[in-house]
Amino acid sequence: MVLAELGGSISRALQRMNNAPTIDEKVLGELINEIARALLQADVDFKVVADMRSNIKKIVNLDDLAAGHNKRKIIQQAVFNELCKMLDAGKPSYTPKKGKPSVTMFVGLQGSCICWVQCSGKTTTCTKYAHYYQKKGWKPALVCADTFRAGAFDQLKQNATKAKIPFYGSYMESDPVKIALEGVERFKEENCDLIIVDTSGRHKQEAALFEEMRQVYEATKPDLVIFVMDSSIGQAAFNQAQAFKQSVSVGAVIVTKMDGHAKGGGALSAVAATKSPIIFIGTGEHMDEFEVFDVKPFVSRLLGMGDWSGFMDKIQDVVPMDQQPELLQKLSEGQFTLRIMYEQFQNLLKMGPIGQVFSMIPGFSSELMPKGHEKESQAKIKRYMTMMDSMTNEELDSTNPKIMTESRMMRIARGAGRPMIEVMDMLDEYKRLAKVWGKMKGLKIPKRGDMSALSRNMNVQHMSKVLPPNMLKQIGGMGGLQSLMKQMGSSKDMMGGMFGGGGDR
Ligand SMILES: Nc1nc2c(ncn2[C@@H]2O[C@H](COP(=O)(O)OP(=O)(O)OP(=O)(O)O)[C@@H](O)[C@H]2O)c(=O)[nH]1
Repeated sequence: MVLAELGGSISRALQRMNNAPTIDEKVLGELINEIARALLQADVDFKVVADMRSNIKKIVNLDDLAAGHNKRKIIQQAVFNELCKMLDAGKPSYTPKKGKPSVTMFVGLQGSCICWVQCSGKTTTCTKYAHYYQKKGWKPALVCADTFRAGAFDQLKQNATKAKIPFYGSYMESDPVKIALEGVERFKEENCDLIIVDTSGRHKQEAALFEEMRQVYEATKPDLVIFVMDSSIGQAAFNQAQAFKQSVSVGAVIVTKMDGHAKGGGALSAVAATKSPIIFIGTGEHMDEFEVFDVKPFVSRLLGMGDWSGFMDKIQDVVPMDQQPELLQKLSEGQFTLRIMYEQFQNLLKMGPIGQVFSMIPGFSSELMPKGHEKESQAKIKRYMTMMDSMTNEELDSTNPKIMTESRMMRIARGAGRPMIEVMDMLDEYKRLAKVWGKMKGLKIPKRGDMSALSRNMNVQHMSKVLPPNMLKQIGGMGGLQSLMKQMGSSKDMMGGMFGGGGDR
């Protein structure tokens, strides 16, 4: 989970405030101090923290609040809004359009002194960016114009080949402008609609680096310039982002290594202060550990309130269209079978890192899914699927729990090469999920493809029956669920998103 330490500290401080018998100046003061401490520990600039403190005190003027006001809710909302304000750098003025050829230039400033050069992660991030859009139907291509760093082309080539993305570079040519131009021309001829140019991140002198960047910029006339920075530099990101903002007109920022560094909060707030829009964050080495940076869902996940829209977006990416109507039909008849569980496990594994997905589900906060457990959860799901591969169709499609006799379980254990106890664990997990999803029985199923009708039926009552009680409690009961669904807004077709139907993202 990104910024787990910061998020955990703030949500625990809010929890303590919620548990206080009365809300007075002392309780409010303690809350603000704890949040300020957590932000300073995350390397957020002192002045930004001071502004946040005074803003919250201004908004939550306890004396003015008439009796009966839900002070807890007002304070929680004020903290949420101030965190969003701190991290919101606005939206980039340019986003690629599918089918319309565009050039995106990646730059990074690792500084001239080789001793403190950080690997910003730019070369890896170029491929993550291409891969993200490829999954959404774009035709990306990668051009390696980094002729300074030995091995840059090999690395880009390796990443691009793994992601099945066309690439262009040269071992012979040392002029980055020439390579960039040739690559862009070639991929325009091949009708690629997202041409990504990776430039040198390092140089002996910073002036040479800037000059090279300017020449490549003039030659390729990019529609967007993306500045990649490593979150570990914390609030020092301000100067770099400021310099970048002043040197290019159409810019955006990607902050990498948000998974590994406690100073990520400082980096994000520093970039936001320069009003350079942050569009993605890197959250690991894996190609899929790359997330759109949307402030509200990000802060919502930071505080353990989840991010349904991001989760639905993920589901929409992976639940095949042809699976939905049949799946919905079965769920509406209360038929949650082992085969359905198997198919949903397959989809879940396609969504990318489990932690990333779970952190989007309300209640699945970082404490419930610490970093180490993600790999373990992933491995457990794969073991469950191996056991289900040893089941007969009758066993997979039956909803009669009595069908699973001891001899069948022994056969499955032998077939999967797993101990009997694990088969029993898997069946217990199935029964738990069947109980949760069984509550969707009676849902009115829209005609094929019209998922928006479903989300109109899926009101708070339905959702509260589907969510496990502890999760419902974590998001603040029915009230919390109500405000969470309001956050989704009517344009977010929640259940439609879950089953790949309507709604916009
Ligand atoms: N944990 C983590 N590692 C990352 C992330 N992004 C990149 N990396 C790793 O950081 C290391 C350096 O990444 P590169 O892409 O090689 O960075 P670089 O090429 O040195 O950067 P430039 O020289 O500016 O091109 C690699 O091992 C990447 O896998 C991230 O978000 N999280």
